[in-house]
Amino acid sequence: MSDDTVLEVAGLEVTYSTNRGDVKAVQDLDLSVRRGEILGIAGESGSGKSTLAVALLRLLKPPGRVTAGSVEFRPANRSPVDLLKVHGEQLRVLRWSALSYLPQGSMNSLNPVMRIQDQFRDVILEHAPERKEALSEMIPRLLGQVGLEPRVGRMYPHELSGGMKQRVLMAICVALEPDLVIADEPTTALDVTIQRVILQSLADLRRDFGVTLMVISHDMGVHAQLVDRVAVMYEGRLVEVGDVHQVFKDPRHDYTRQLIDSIPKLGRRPS
Ligand SMILES: Nc1ncnc2c1ncn2[C@@H]1O[C@H](COP(=O)(O)OP(=O)(O)OP(=O)(O)O)[C@@H](O)[C@H]1O
Repeated sequence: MSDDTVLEVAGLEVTYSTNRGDVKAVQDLDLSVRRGEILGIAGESGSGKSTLAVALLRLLKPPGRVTAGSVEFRPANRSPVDLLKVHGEQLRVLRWSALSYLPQGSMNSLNPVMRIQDQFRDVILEHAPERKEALSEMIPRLLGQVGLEPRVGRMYPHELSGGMKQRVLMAICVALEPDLVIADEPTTALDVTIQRVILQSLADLRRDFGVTLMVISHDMGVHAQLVDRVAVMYEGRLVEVGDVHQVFKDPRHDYTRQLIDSIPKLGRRPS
């Protein structure tokens, strides 16, 4: 695996055991994520995108389990690890500081009775206690990175719009400069104007800070506007991976073509 690969997934299979039998939500999946890129994961609802994300993050819950494969993770200043084999303290150390997650519907995951700055403080002190002295400089800077004013730090979640909450969470996700951020449907449930702001903030985070992002979305318009490469999932398998312009211009799989045809014309990326 080359140095500029941050994550290499090989032969991943995830199975849900149900009373109607086993469902393979992810099958035979190979994928690599390059350092500094924005990689999109596309596919309609039920194609296995969220299952892939939680399996990579080791947040898969029963009845789901990984039944085959390996996930080699190469953080910049640490030894490579197979994410499927790390446990306990080693996994805790990787969370946030090397690998962070913006879950689907994450706007509701802010603590309603805590000021925003205290939510930053909790994450930063838990994972990087040596940064305690730097907090008063870090929090306004992180808010600024996603286009929010310093005063947002003193506010409570109910004082913020959905889009602002999403930006706060993005800032918390990148606070400890992780090697990889996995964002699941970061714009779903936001109105179109706010969606554009969130996509721009994600693009800015990559441009200004070199964040590597894996962005899961059922919406091909999001991929068209944001990502460098797109991987298309269908019934648990990857059917196509490639440069986003190339995939939009000349999709190799009929399913990809259908996904592209389903987006409004305005959302398309000019070729
Ligand atoms: N807890 C579960 N028990 C059984 N089957 C599940 C469970 N969670 C997901 N699945 C199945 O796994 C498959 C993939 O689901 P998954 O949620 O990963 O897809 P998705 O592409 O992320 O869709 P969405 O965008 O709607 O979340 C589906 O067939 C789904 O029914």
